[in-house]
Amino acid sequence: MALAIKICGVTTLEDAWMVQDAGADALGLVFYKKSSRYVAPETVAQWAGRMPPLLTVVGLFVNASLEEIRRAEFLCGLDRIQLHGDEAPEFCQAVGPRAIKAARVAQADDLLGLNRYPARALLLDAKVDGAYGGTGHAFDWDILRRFEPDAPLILAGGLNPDNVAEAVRRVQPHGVDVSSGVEAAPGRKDAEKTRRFVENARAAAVAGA
Ligand SMILES: O=C(O)c1ccccc1N[C@@H]1O[C@H](COP(=O)(O)O)[C@@H](O)[C@H]1O
Repeated sequence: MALAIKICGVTTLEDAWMVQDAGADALGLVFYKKSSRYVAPETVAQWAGRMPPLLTVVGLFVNASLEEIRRAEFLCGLDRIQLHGDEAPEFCQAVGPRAIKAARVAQADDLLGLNRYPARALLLDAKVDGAYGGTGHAFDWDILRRFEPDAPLILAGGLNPDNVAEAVRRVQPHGVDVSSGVEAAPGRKDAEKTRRFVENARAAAVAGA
């Protein structure tokens, strides 16, 4: 199966096109106001009709209300909803078939109960005290050895152009997701790092196929 690659934390239309040019499959828009990568739904709405046409657009939310999510979906035409907070399985169900549930993990116990989420995919990020995600920290991938997710697994947390190949080889995820590791500055993506990330991830996936 081909590897799906998501570049998260895009805040400009220019970076959205750069992500497509680099060969990624999806971009993430962070609708969490406390993030340095926050972009307002109203800003994205102004890009309407000028977005790369075939990229999957993922809206990232942290403990947002269903109303907030529906509003952003309406304004921005989101293809997926990434729930990156403390949302319950029932909330994931209410969001519907576009929901990706993100979980923060540090040890094997953090994986318990994740199969209760009726999610399109499970995204695993590193657990770091005081932050919901996007920290640039990786977790110990070995704790996934005995994990059998019911939904496709997307690996995230501290990935970058230099470690993504090893991550793909060891975890064999359905997809990978990166934010900090391909940034030039908070909220701005680096074209060269993004291109290398995609190239190295795809090469590892092809070699392991
Ligand atoms: O990117 C953010 O600012 C962010 C804020 C709150 C929750 C999640 C966030 N990003 C997601 O975090 C992971 C890992 O990011 P990184 O590569 O370690 O920086 C990724 O899934 C982003 O989608």
